[in-house]
Amino acid sequence: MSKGKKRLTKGQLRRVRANRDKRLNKRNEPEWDNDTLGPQIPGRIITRFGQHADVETEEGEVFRCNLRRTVGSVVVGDRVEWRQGNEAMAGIAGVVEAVHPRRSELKRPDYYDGLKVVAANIDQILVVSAVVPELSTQIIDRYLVAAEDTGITPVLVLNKIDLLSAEERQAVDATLAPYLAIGYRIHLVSSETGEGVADLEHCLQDKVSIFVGQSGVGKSSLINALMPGIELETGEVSSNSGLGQHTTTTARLLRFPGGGDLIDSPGVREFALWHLAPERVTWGFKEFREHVGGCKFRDCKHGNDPGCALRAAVEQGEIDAQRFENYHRILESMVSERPTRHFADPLNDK
Ligand SMILES: Nc1nc2c(ncn2[C@@H]2O[C@H](COP(=O)(O)OP(=O)(O)OP(=O)(O)O)[C@@H](O)[C@H]2O)c(=O)[nH]1
Ligand SMILES: [Zn+2]
Repeated sequence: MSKGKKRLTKGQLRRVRANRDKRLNKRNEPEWDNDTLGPQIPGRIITRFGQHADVETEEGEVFRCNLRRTVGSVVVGDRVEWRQGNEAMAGIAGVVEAVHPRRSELKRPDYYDGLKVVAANIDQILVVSAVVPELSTQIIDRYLVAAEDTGITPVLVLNKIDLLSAEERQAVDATLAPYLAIGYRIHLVSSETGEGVADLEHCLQDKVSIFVGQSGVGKSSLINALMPGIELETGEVSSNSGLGQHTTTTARLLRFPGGGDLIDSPGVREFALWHLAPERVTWGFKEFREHVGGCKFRDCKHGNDPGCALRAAVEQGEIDAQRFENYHRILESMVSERPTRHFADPLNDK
């Protein structure tokens, strides 16, 4: 066990295990009589909580289902086959019988299982930053690395551009130029004035997206601008929003009226802080990949090592110096944060 990681007392561990067993056992009920179930229908999981899931049909109708013990992991975004009961049992309309193979998965560290899938079939990760008080490329790079690790396409969104002078706007464009050069899409937007929001709406069409980014960058404000009526809590609103526990802690899938879907939850939004192995960090700087094999030493740390192909590429202007600098800072911070930051408290983690 790594230094600094919180140890549980024996009593706490017993409680954690007992709760977990209780949750697993609940899967047994209610018992469906196969003869009374309708035919298999395709659907999509829009929320998953406890031993239940809300399944949306292609027609947009939502049915609360329980899960066959045999189906394994079922998460928001999953494509499933389910069957409807001829009468609702304890408010449950049917049962999920099979999960289709996933085209992508978002995982986070889990106390029991190492990595746990929290959402499936996401097409793009919108990395939201605010240009004010300051645009941090290190934070952007951190999210990009995490996104690259999942294989899901990241898109950069810079919010609050209404607060920029023309001069500052030029500086922001210059800061972002290296990202355009290596092929990332960038949206400059203001959820306040609506600038750039129509383009962003277009980018969301026909895709399943998640919004990630630090607190206060305006993710909720943007989602509210794109999804009128949803009224997610933003920084200025009191915490007494009337939203239930489920809605705030469980990931759910929502439809943008302009087309496309959003998977959202506080847990999903925090994903870049989850742990990554150092070699995955290197891989996550996608323009480094073609150079990495060229280092003189196989265990090159790409610092002051002789014959480092990455450093040579920086000197030749093929790799952006700021990205290279951020790379080293991210590696350092991940090593120093690893013991405690990336594991949720198992006693409070539902
Ligand atoms: N000027 C300006 N302010 C904005 C804009 N978008 C959001 N804000 C403000 O920024 C603050 C934070 O916005 P939120 O939408 O709560 O940010 P968030 O990223 O959802 O934050 P968390 O919920 O903590 O993750 C609020 O006071 C918003 O009013 C914008 O485009 N321009
Ligand atoms: Zn090297």
